Amino acid sequence: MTEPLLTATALRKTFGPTIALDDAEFAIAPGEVVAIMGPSGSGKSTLLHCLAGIVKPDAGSVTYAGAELSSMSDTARSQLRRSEFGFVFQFGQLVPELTCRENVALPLRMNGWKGKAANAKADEWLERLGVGDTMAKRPGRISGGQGQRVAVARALVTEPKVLFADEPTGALDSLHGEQVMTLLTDAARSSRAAVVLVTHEARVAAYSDREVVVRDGKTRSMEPVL
Ligand SMILES: Nc1ncnc2c1ncn2[C@@H]1O[C@H](COP(=O)(O)OP(=O)(O)OP(=O)(O)O)[C@@H](O)[C@H]1O
Repeated sequence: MTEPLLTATALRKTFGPTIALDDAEFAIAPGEVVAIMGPSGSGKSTLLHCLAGIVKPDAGSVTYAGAELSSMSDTARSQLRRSEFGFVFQFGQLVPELTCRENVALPLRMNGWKGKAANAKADEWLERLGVGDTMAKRPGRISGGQGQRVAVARALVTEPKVLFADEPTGALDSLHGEQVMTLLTDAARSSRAAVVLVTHEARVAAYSDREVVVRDGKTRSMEPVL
């Protein structure tokens, strides 16, 4: 049995009268790709946000590498997110005023890298994801599929331990969606990053090792939990 890297127990989160999470459970090991599935409004994104320390649960706990997220200071939690976590969302995540190279270099700059080294690393990741030709372009001048590859490069450039992906192919057609999923999971697996993948599409979830279904804020594991 592999030791989990990130775990959530008995998570509860309400928004006014809405119960978004109700006793939700989750665990992921290093290098594992887990799909969180379920109908619209079932609590998938809220679970991802709690796991990433973006949303604070009303009750329950999230533990990363043995440390409880809610007992950390805001600064320590932000620092953890910047250094250990990467994020890919459906769209609107690239900074339109920056070139693709600058977008990918941004998380490195925030971690204290110097411009030249950060740009070189960004170029390396853009090449790796097959979008080296976008380096000097702004996001408005590239296609949706290219933009999503740039976003994956930006999420992985810091070599995070956990990659959070919320409907990462939601805005793409099936061919481009499959290309992005292949690149995302291959890159994550080769660096042993765990991937928390929110999707409502079975063909996207097919890229995972294991599925967790969320219904009315409750989680159900499709296979034995770690
Ligand atoms: N910031 C918020 N304020 C109020 N209600 C919220 C907020 N975030 C989520 N909710 C509600 O909590 C419930 C769960 O939402 P969540 O976004 O986690 O579901 P989801 O499964 O990711 O849905 P979808 O697949 O449509 O994105 C929904 O009823 C939603 O309306």
